[in-house]
Amino acid sequence: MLKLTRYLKPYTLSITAVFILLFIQSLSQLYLPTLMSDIVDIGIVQGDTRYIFKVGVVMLFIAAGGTVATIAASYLSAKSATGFGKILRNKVFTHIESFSLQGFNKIGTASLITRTTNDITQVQQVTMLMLRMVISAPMMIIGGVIMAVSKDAQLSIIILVVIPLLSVAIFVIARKGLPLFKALQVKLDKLNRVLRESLTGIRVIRAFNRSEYESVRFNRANGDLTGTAINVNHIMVSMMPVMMFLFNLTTIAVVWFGSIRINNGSMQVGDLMAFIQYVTQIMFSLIMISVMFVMVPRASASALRINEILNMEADIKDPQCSQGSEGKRGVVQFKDVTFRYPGAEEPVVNDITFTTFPGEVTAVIGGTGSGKSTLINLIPRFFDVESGSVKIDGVDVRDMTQKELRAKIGFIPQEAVLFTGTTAENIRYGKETATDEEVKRAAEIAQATEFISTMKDGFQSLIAQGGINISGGQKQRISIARALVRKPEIYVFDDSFSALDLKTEANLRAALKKEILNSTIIIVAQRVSTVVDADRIIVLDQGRIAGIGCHKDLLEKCKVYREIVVSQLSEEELA
Ligand SMILES: Nc1ncnc2c1ncn2[C@@H]1O[C@H](COP(=O)(O)OP(=O)(O)OP(=O)(O)O)[C@@H](O)[C@H]1O
Repeated sequence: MLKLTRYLKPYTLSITAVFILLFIQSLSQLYLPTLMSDIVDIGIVQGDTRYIFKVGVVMLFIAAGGTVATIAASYLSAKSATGFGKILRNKVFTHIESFSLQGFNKIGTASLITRTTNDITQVQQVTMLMLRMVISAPMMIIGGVIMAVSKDAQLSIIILVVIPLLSVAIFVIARKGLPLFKALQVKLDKLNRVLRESLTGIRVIRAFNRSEYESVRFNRANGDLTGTAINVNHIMVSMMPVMMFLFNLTTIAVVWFGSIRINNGSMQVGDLMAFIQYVTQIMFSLIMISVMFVMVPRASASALRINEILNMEADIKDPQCSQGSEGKRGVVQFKDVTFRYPGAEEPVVNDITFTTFPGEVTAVIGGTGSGKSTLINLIPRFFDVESGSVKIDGVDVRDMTQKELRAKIGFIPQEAVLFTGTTAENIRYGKETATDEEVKRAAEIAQATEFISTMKDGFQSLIAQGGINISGGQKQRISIARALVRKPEIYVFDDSFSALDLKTEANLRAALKKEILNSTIIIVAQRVSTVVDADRIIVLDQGRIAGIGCHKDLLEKCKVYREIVVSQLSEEELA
């Protein structure tokens, strides 16, 4: 957790002020019992009303000063801790954004969400508590002991007996709590994962009548989390009676032995009253420390999880010095490219070499799982090649910044992802500065104008979260328009036409051909009809190129291609 304190730097001034204010507050609290004992021993015993009044007024001022200091310290510590939480959330979020897709897979979306929200809240709460306790608790304990000893050294032996007892109790409780707190966060992750899956997969769950199964799964995760939380609370609640028992025992011992000493004439009544207050302050501070000991393990478990993210090195890094290819046209060149997913025994794409030029359409076809999506994911550098190179205009994609590289590409993913907002906003996601005209034009080419115009508010119609209020094909067309509005050098369509009917697809391809004259187009497809007109067709078979050429050539020479064609087209169409 200490590692994270570097993010408290912007609040150094506030924190220093908190420490000074708490110092003042502790001094005032330590001084008040002594003044009170003076009132009793001098003012009351000697019947000196003027003295009582004088010291009473001083007490009033000191108490008021202490209160003001406490309020100001609370305000500043809350402000610093909340600001710290904000900085942490920002850092974690920006760091996550730099992860490659592999980084996401490693930690998992649900855990990333828990870490950015709940874990940071835990750390934030403990930081606030610590800011308040780190100065005042030790000061109250040490100062309290000194003051108590100054009142009566012999009676102070009681405190020396109690402090180790309390410390042992706190240690035992913290030791039992830490593993449970760690487990609690992991179980929270699991609950979030189950909940996320149940919510996003709601249609499948209903269609397959699996609601009950999902309920059981959720209840299991929920019960598991609750069980651990109850165990943690058992430990926490057992702490309070132990503390209170020790506290009451100490007070009884002080009163018992104190009254004997008063009887002997070795102690005054006021001193005993002050002594009891000092003991109370010491015990209270120890209890606060014990609460901290309970909260710190949970926060340190959370801090570990946050640090795990912050320490994760982005495996896709920008080069020190970019060789960006300004003003070039978008020639994409794969040379002997091989790639395997981490932990996989076999490469998913193997020894791929081809070049595609502006104005050309290159289609990639192959059976499911043949590596088509993986291959094109290497162009925007979602993954880095294992060997070989992917170049754009002669520059290796690893030698340009990711921002420069991705600005050249209009990527249309296999699964259309839309964001909450209007249709126009979703299209403008591709180019923030796009004019209304450009947005409309992109929608026209993407064959989206027709259905957008039937929507209640046209381009201003709202798209719900995840685009659930429009059809799959409509989502896909908006996602295509989003890429078109950028007017990039390279278009990458990852099986983006599969949700469209054949007529819309044909219209779309015709429009693309007419409108996008100078860009490089790479299309991954399952349907032969999508690729027939392509200038170059790459046939993938188990990650290797089984054939490369135009439709006619491949039909003659490539067995795999012929099999795909035969499985899709009728004999007449083939002829
Ligand atoms: N993130 C991943 N981690 C590990 N293996 C993966 C990952 N993504 C894909 N694979 C594996 O890589 C292989 C190729 O997957 P890819 O998605 O590239 O195929 P595809 O040809 O696009 O298939 P489809 O046409 O069904 O979309 C598959 O065997 C798949 O199991």
